[in-house]
Amino acid sequence: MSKLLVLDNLSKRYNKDAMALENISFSIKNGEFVSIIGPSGAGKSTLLRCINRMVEPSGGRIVFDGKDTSRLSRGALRQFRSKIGMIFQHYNLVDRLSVAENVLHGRLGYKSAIAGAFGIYNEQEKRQCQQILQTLGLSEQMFKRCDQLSGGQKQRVGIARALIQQPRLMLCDEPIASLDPSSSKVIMDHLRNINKAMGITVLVNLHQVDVAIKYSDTIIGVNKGKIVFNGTPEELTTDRIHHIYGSDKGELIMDEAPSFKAGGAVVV
Ligand SMILES: Nc1ncnc2c1ncn2[C@@H]1O[C@H](COP(=O)(O)OP(=O)(O)OP(=O)(O)O)[C@@H](O)[C@H]1O
Repeated sequence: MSKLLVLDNLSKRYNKDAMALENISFSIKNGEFVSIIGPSGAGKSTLLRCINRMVEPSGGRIVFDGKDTSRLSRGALRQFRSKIGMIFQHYNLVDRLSVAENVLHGRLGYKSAIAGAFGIYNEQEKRQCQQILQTLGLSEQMFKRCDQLSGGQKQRVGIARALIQQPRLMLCDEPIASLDPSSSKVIMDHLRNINKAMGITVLVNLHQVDVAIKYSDTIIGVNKGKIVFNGTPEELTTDRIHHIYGSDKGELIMDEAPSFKAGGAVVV
């Protein structure tokens, strides 16, 4: 499999504080499902946000689909961003707008400022919106305002908005941290389907080790801004989990429903 994303010695320092990320290097293959785990403040969100340049890295290189993203012109940067969908813990939807309007916002990266400002979408985009909402089980909610939806439904709208971009890569920043176990499973199953059936590469930040074990091809462990593990779920032994989370075993709270438990998952 070819590499979709390569991070080479990536670093990030906010202000004069300690390094949020230090010499991060790894690569992700096309079609891979990768989870990033680590304690609170380890740098997981910063890492994800550096990849699409929502946060500007302080050093190192990010190569996406063979192109060094630090060298992109403004136009090329916009095109690059449109190929990366992102979903967030708190969904980042416009609550007073309808589900369909929120989903269509995912097309803004492909539009002129004027077409975007007037909300002008073509028939193909509207059909696509309908199809994606159907795939995510949201057809009936299409014209509802987003503030009338449950958390799980809101996250599915977030996924739909990312999918309509026709992304190569989905970045998911704690997508299930605000959801109950059954909604969390629905979201993770959709992400798996997006990965396996649609072939979209998925990179997800997770707090739940057992969820990472169940869904990922590869798991990356981060502690204090550094990579301390990069391997398969099978290679993630109890000792290695403790190494990722440091001595603070209180971080290892596994509070998912039994349906999430993978065979042999470690519960501390
Ligand atoms: N905008 C910012 N300005 C200054 N420091 C920041 C900013 N964002 C994050 N940090 C710091 O960078 C470090 C990494 O934070 P980050 O949010 O990336 O960690 P995280 O692993 O995602 O944590 P959590 O799991 O709690 O969300 C922390 O020390 C944090 O305080």
